[in-house]
Order: sequence, then structure tokens, then C-alpha cells
Amino acid sequence: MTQLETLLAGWIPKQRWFGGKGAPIDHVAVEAQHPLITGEQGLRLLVVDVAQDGSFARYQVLLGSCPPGRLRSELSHAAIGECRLPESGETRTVYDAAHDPELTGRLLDRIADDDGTGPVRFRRLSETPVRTGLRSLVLTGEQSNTSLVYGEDYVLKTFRRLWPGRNPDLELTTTLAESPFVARPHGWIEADLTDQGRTVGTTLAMLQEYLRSATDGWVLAGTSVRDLYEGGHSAPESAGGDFSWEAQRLGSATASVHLDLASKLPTDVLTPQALRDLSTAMISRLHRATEEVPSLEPYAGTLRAAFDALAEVDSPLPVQRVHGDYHLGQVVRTDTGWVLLDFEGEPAVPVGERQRLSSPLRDVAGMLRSFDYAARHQLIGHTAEEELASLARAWARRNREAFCAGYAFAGGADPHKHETVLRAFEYDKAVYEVMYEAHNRPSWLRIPLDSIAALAG
Ligand SMILES: Nc1ncnc2c1ncn2[C@@H]1O[C@H](COP(=O)(O)OP(=O)(O)O)[C@@H](O)[C@H]1O
Ligand SMILES: O=P(O)(O)O[C@H]1O[C@H](CO)[C@@H](O[C@H]2O[C@H](CO)[C@@H](O)[C@H](O)[C@H]2O)[C@H](O)[C@H]1O
Repeated sequence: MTQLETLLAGWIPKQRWFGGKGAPIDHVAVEAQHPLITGEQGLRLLVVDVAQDGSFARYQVLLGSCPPGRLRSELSHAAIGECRLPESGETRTVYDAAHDPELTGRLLDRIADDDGTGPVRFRRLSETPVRTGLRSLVLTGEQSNTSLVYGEDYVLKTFRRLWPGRNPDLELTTTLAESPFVARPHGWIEADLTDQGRTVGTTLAMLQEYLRSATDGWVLAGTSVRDLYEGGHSAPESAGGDFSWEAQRLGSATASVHLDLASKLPTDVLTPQALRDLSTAMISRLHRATEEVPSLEPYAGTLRAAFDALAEVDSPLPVQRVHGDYHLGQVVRTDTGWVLLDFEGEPAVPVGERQRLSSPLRDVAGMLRSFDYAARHQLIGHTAEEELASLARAWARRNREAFCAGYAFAGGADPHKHETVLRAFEYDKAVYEVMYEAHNRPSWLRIPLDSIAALAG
């Protein structure tokens, strides 16, 4: 490995966005590097291959560089190290350029210019001009990607794990551009990646309207849960921070987006064979998860029975493009209502698979799991964990019901009429979460495991 690759091999595993935390890194290789700014302060966009356990994943790194000893003090937390850069042989201090507004401002300038030439293409979506000269800040939070907020105007989401092709987030957000339930897209950045000998235009980042009045759904739900646990209440409905009205409105917003997607993009109905294939895919995921996380084993029988039941469903199952990784952290409440974000799907799954048509009940199941997460998360380490357990169940039940009612009210399929399908999707999401937490936040692994234990009775 070059000096730069060795530095990256030490730095990447510590990043929140790195999805391979469950296994050691065998090798790091810079697959492509695109210099975007040269000179005293450099910016290059790297595509980095990270090899683990016999397979590899590609990640995007925005690499800043400057002469040794010249890193500005406000960027010291973003330092990666000092190394000789491969092609110039120069020794430089390299750092995470996402934190340097003097460099990230250029990305916005080039989108504003609709600069579509060269190996990295910067595209503006509409005729509406993009404001430039804004300073960016990195959004903090539990993210799989890195989002930069420019002033109070835009969010540039840089995709970290790269899969060849157009990112579904860009594809679906542009399809829904006129919807009141989506933040308006303004542009994107793309470059070519090589995939099995083919050259594929690949989305690196998406520019979207910044919703300045937005509060994250996970934060809002968490406030309601905290109020319930700390306030000595006997039931969620009597607590001041009751969330059920918001949950109901969120259900309605979700149904509207599903109806919009179904009206603009292809739809289909699953054949009995396709339903069996879906069930088989869930069973394979369960096997993989059980191998990786043996504490799932006692519940494998119950989970398997739910997936087998899906294969036996005899009514037609309508499918369409869906969100694909729907949870409370993907929705924000603005002063006009709920807005859905992040149509990327599950970041660890290849793009082709994420673009497959699926049942909208999969998204419903994702959000139902999230209500469960919100209630359980604050039990971890709580001194009154045992006493609060039944309140947690009541909070989750009340908000799950409200969400389903809002969803059916706005014209979505009534979740209560599709219990078998919904249960299979919910169990599948919980199995996915077990792997997600094992790889990304091992201290949260208990949440999906406890839910599965409760679901399995
Ligand atoms: N357009 C936006 N306006 C305001 N906040 C946003 C916007 N986009 C994202 N956010 C905030 O950033 C968080 C993470 O964004 P998201 O697109 O879900 O990234 P990731 O795929 O990395 O999880 C969201 O939960 C939300 O709080
Ligand atoms: O938002 P992302 O696209 O990065 O989605 C991934 O990360 C999520 C965590 O941020 C993860 O969601 C899980 O944790 C949430 C709380 O942080 C919870 O609300 C969700 O229900 C739970 O699934 C998501 O699964 C993952 O793909």
C-alpha cells in the first residue's frame, strides 16, 4: 500500500459512515483520484476500495491537502496524517475536506455553473440559479453519508459507500421534485466508475433544498418518549408529549408519497413465484445474520415461520418503487408538515437490487420498527428499565396504530388487512437491523435483538 493508503486504512474504520466495522480491513487501494483544486490548498476526490473478508466496498473520500505544518487549527480534528502523495511525490498533510468550507464552496460553484465536462461532472437540475458564496458546515448525527449544509439554503449529501450507477436517492427525489412531502432537488455530482469492464456514470453527491424549520422525526419521537418516561405518567395518551397525532399525519404523508411514486413510475403485481423468491431472500438474509450474530439463533424458527407464511399468501401483492429504508431518521417535521428524505434505500445493498419494485408495506414495516426503536432506545441503561418496559410497549403500540390509521386514511393499503405480508417485512427489517448494528453501532445491537425476542414471544 502507498503511504496514503496506509493512512486511510487507519482512518476509515473510525468514521461513522464506514459500514464495515464488524471485520478487520485487509487492504485499502485508491481506485481513482480526481484533482478538483490544485495549489497550496488541494482538493481531490478519491474512490477508495476497502477489502475485508474476501470482498471489497468502494467509498468516497474528499481529500484536502496542504503543506506540512500549515493545517488551519480549526481543521485539526479533520486531520488524517502526513504522507507523500503518489503522483507528485510531494509530502503533504492530508485531511477530511468535508470540514473545510474554503474547499467545499468550490463544489457548490461548479454545480451552479452546470459544469458537465471532465471526469467529474457537476450538474444543475433546473433553470433556477444556485446561490454561491455560501459557507458549508458538516451535519452531525447518526449518518451513513456526509451532508454539508450551505448557509440556510442547501444540503449537499455526499454518498460515502459508492455503487456504480445513478443513486436511487437522486432518481426518486427528482421524480418527486414537485411533491410537498420532499425537499426540492437542485443538482448533483457524478463520475464514471468501472463495473465489470463497463463504464458507469455514478452519483457522488446530491444538492437539495435545506429545510431550515425541520426537526428530525427521531428527535421529535425521542422527546415524546422522554416526556413519558420522566414525567411519572401511567399511559402515553396522558403525557403532554403524546406523539400519536404526528404519527397519524406521518402515515398520511407516507401514503401520499407512495401514491405519487406509483403514478409516475412503473408498478406491477408479484406472481406467486416472485412471492416465493421474496420469502427465500428473507430466509437467506436470516441465515447470514444468524451466522454473524449467533444470539439470533433462538428466534430463527419464529422468524423463518413468518417468511414461510409470506410464500403462501394467495392474494396479489402490488409492487412499485418505494423508499426502501424508511425510519424516523428519514423524515423531518417542518412548519408545514412532514417531509421524507433519503430515498437511497439500504446503503449496504447494490443499487440494482434497491431499484427493484417492492411492496409499499415494506416502508410501513420500516416505520413501525422505528417506533419500536424509539421506545426501546431510551430504556438502555435507564435505572428504571424494568418498570418502564410496559410504558415503552404502550408508546410503540399507540404510535404504530396511529401511523397505520393515517396511512389507510390517505389512500394507502390498509396495513391491518395485510398482516402476513407486514409481519414478514417487519421481521426482515429487524434481521437487517441486527446486521446493521453489529457492523455500525455494536452497543445498539440489543435494540433489534430485544424486539425480535419480544416479537417471537
Ligand atoms: N434537506 C434537508 N433539510 C434539513 N435537514 C436535512 C435535509 N436533508 C437531511 N437533513 C438532516 O440530515 C439527516 C441525515 O440525512 P439523510 O439524507 O438521511 O442522510 P443519511 O443517508 O446519511 O442517513 C436527516 O435525518 C435530517 O435530520
Ligand atoms: O439513515 P440511513 O440510510 O443511514 O439508514 C441506516 O442507518 C439507520 C440509523 O441511523 C438505521 O436505522 C435504525 O436506527 C434508527 C435509529 O437511529 C431507527 O429509527 C430505525 O428504525 C433503525 O432501523 C437504518 O436501518 C440503516 O439502514
